[in-house]
Amino acid sequence: MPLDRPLALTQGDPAGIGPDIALAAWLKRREYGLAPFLYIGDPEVLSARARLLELDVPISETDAAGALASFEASLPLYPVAAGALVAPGELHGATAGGTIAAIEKAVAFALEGTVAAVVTNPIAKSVLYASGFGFPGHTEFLAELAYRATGEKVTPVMMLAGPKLRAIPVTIHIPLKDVPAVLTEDLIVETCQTADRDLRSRFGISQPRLAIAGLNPHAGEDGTIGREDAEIIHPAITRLRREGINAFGPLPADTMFHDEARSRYDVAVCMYHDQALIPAKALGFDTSVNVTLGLPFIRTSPDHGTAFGIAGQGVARESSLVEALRLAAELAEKSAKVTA
Ligand SMILES: NC(=O)C1=CN([C@@H]2O[C@H](COP(=O)(O)OP(=O)(O)OC[C@H]3O[C@@H](n4cnc5c(N)ncnc54)[C@H](O)[C@@H]3O)[C@@H](O)[C@H]2O)C=CC1
Ligand SMILES: NCC(=O)COP(=O)(O)O
Repeated sequence: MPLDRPLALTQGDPAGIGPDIALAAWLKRREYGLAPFLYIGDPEVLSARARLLELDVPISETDAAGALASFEASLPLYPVAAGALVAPGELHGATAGGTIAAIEKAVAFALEGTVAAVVTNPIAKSVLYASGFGFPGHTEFLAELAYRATGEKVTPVMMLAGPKLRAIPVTIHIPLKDVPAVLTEDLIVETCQTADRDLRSRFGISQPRLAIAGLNPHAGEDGTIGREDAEIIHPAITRLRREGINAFGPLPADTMFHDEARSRYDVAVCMYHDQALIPAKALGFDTSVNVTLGLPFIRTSPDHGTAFGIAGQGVARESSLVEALRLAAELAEKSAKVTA
């Protein structure tokens, strides 16, 4: 059943590849069978990028209601000023406010129900941090926006989802040296509870199997190579199992991503960013999608970043964005069926 509302697609950093891949996705919308999306960003940025790339893309300024009707003939855009017309690859602090405003607008549309899901293009975290942005990334910012609107706190969970692997980092954008202190039994339990709930309700997996990675080499080798595996991760798994969640481990991380090991679980729950994102991107850089679990709306994103070095050159692949748009539409269709 086709969606009765468009997806919202944010611009991301205007100097990154967000505009390139949005244009490419729209041009191949029929080939990819894409659901209509409403681009939320600066019309000047998008049309300048189209000219640079010599792409013939008509852009129509509209809102969510107008996007469904115009998507076939033109790329629908809800205008949010970027703050500066920057050249591709040229990071600029003046764009931070516009990048954040586009995300806020997409979330507002999702929460009021005028769009079916939010798909975000990549942001440059350092540019936003320098402007005073107080969140590590979209994941935590989206949870804060949801909290401001609903009054309900959520622990947002990042999940990389691809055809070969789903992987969750329990701790996300923090320095590696801080991981052991931030990693608590409660954080692991809350992350897995959210994952279990959303894998059932949004992804339709009736009995999710959660493989929990250890933190240290060989999952601590009986406490001889680090104690977090035995003292934090193991008790968290015991609590989860008592609640009926099919969590098991802690598993040595080096042997849990090969083909046979992956067939034994639905999601790998990892202890830090690179433990999850290295296998996810190695197994499917072009096909994996970043999904935020735990939010009161659907949010997906390509798995890659701003790729400043190739912005505006016509070589950025749109494949991960296409998968993010497809997954957002699929999850929205499923949730429409559940609520119908
Ligand atoms: N969802 C988000 O907002 C994300 C944002 N970032 C941000 O992106 C910025 C750059 O991060 P990097 O670590 O350099 O990762 P990156 O993903 O931007 O680039 C890594 C490498 O992959 C290539 N690449 C990335 N996407 C590509 C595509 N679609 N087609 C062809 N080649 C592609 C790049 O050219 C580069 O060689 C950082 O500021 C980071 O914070 C990174 C990941 C996700
Ligand atoms: N490395 C993943 C990433 O940077 C995406 O983070 P977020 O902006 O989706 O929170």
